[in-house]
Amino acid sequence: MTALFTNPLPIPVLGFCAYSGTGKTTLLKQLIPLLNQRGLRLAVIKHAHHNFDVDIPGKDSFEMRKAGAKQVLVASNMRWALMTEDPLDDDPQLQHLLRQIEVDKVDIVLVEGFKKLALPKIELHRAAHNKPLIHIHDDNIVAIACCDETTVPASLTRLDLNNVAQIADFVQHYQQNWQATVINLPVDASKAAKIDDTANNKNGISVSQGVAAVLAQITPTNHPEVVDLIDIDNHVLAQDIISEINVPQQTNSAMDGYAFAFNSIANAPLKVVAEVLAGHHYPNILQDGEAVRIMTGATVPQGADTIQAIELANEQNQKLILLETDKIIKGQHVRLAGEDIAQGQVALAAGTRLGAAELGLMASLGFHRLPVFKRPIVAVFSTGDEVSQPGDQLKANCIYDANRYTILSMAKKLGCQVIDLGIIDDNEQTLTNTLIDAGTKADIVISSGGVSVGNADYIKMALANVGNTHFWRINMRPGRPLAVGNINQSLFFGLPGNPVAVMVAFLQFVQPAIRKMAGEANWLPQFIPAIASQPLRSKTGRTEFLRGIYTLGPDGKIHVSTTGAQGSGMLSSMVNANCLIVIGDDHDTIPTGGSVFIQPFADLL
Ligand SMILES: Nc1nc2c(c(=O)[nH]1)N[C@H]1C(S)=C(S)[C@@H](COP(=O)(O)OP(=O)(O)OC[C@H]3O[C@@H](n4cnc5c(N)ncnc54)[C@H](O)[C@@H]3O)O[C@H]1N2
Ligand code: MOO
Repeated sequence: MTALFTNPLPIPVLGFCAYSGTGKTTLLKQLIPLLNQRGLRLAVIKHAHHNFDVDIPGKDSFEMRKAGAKQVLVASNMRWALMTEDPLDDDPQLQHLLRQIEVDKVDIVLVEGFKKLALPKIELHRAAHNKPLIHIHDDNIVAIACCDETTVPASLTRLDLNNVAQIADFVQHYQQNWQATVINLPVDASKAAKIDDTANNKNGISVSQGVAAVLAQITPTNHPEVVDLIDIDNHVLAQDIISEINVPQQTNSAMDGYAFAFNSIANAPLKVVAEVLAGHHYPNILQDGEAVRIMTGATVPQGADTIQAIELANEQNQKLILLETDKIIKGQHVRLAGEDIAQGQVALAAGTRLGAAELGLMASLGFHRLPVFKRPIVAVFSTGDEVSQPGDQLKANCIYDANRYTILSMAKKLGCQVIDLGIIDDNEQTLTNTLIDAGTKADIVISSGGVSVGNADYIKMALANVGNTHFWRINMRPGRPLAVGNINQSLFFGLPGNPVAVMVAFLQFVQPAIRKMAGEANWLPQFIPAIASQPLRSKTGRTEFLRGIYTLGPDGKIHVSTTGAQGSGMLSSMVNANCLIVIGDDHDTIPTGGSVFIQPFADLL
């Protein structure tokens, strides 16, 4: 039995497990220098079963800790160490320990111990020791390093326990090919293929498994087109854009004021020899003791290197007195040519989504049209006898269609071209025709409602007529039922009917699908750590998405509370929220002050 584990880091974590005496530490001691030689920066986490100490009695740090400091951080120019007294009844939490790793300093974390956790591991096995194989009960083993006598199943990589270079090859390959697609809710692509409807119906699947399975079905677009800058609206750039000019083109002033050579301050008063307006230049070289009156954006004359703002200068009869000269810094208020973007530099990389800032930058470089990827086309419809068109009279026992509007709006925000298919009558033939038609027009077809387990309605029959659709039970709340399938070349999503479930499921599953399909590079959902301002209810084994309001506390940290009632039909809870509070499936209820992740709505909704 393995315990749930989610890698909270954007770098791979690889465990080494074995019965004691197999030689884990010996192997790691040989492996680490070899991997270092290959340029891999490593962190190692080692589980110790006893009351270890890393400090030396008599040293100041040791004495301060023994005197009662809960944390002692000792640092030199070579290294630093943080020692924390954290007595626990149970084993330390690997996730908590991993969060202490500085991920910008290392490429992979090797873990020794924690063998019961469901993290990817290399098993070390010596047949001569007569110990059972761990992989039999642990499907997180990715390779077995062993001797000739051990039998290894074909599905696992066999490594020679005595061939450290071969094990280093495996670790290096693992690191190079590992992909973190979701922070905190990692997409475990290896599990994507394992979802089958029987297992899924019994136990459900995790959010990360679902995302991995969805992403595995998507090939990024390779259809570029050239679009005028003015018509670009959240498109994704199809090629690197290289600047043909320096931005700014000339060294210019950031202030209305006076330009002069820093070295002439001693020769004050300076003589004002000209005025330079934006779009103009002073044709001569400024001499020692001279200054020009200069406006913001005007080219700084040759010979000048410093600007003083007009407020800190007095000019009379072309004589310039500079005030507060002791505060003038050489080069102040001068914007250097090319300081924003230098000629020949990649100004924007392919795969960048083009928002306001990116469009402004492209315009500042003189581009008036850009190669972008064709936008994904998303078709949306609603079904359900009770679902009525807003604007019509609301019939008894009915509700207005909210989902089509939230889905269309979220798809538009992601730069998609949308097709509104309206509310489709609950009848097998009409729905089948709609699906076939939508499949020819759209890259992604989305419906809402009619996907829960007990439902025997027409959408399921219609889907069976047109393609292969899987009905998943995702271990999340809200948004448990989800249908994913294909209609010809199109991807189909059947989102649950409850309006909040629709939005949450869209954000977790449809959004990454659209972004991948649209050709967006380096996209990761933004999960930001925050502090719970109140106890938050959840359950291990299920990911909870609560509607939250985050604020910046006086301590400079982000604090989050819920919007109140969390019914999955209550759209007002989404309106009042500015984020989703995400409590991963490895957590139970979070106490006040506990740490959670939030997914800010920011530009998503
Ligand atoms: N016996 C079970 N019942 C339910 C389960 C379950 O596992 N076993 N799951 C529940 C969960 S969780 C959800 S979510 C819903 C999802 O059901 P469906 O996807 O089949 O959706 P419907 O039943 O069609 O509708 C649910 C709810 O949403 C309203 N709705 C539907 N379409 C719209 C729309 N376009 N705009 C606004 N509101 C809409 C609909 O009226 C219902 O109130 O199933 C639970 N039941
Ligand atoms: O998907 Mo449902 O109730 O979890 O809203």
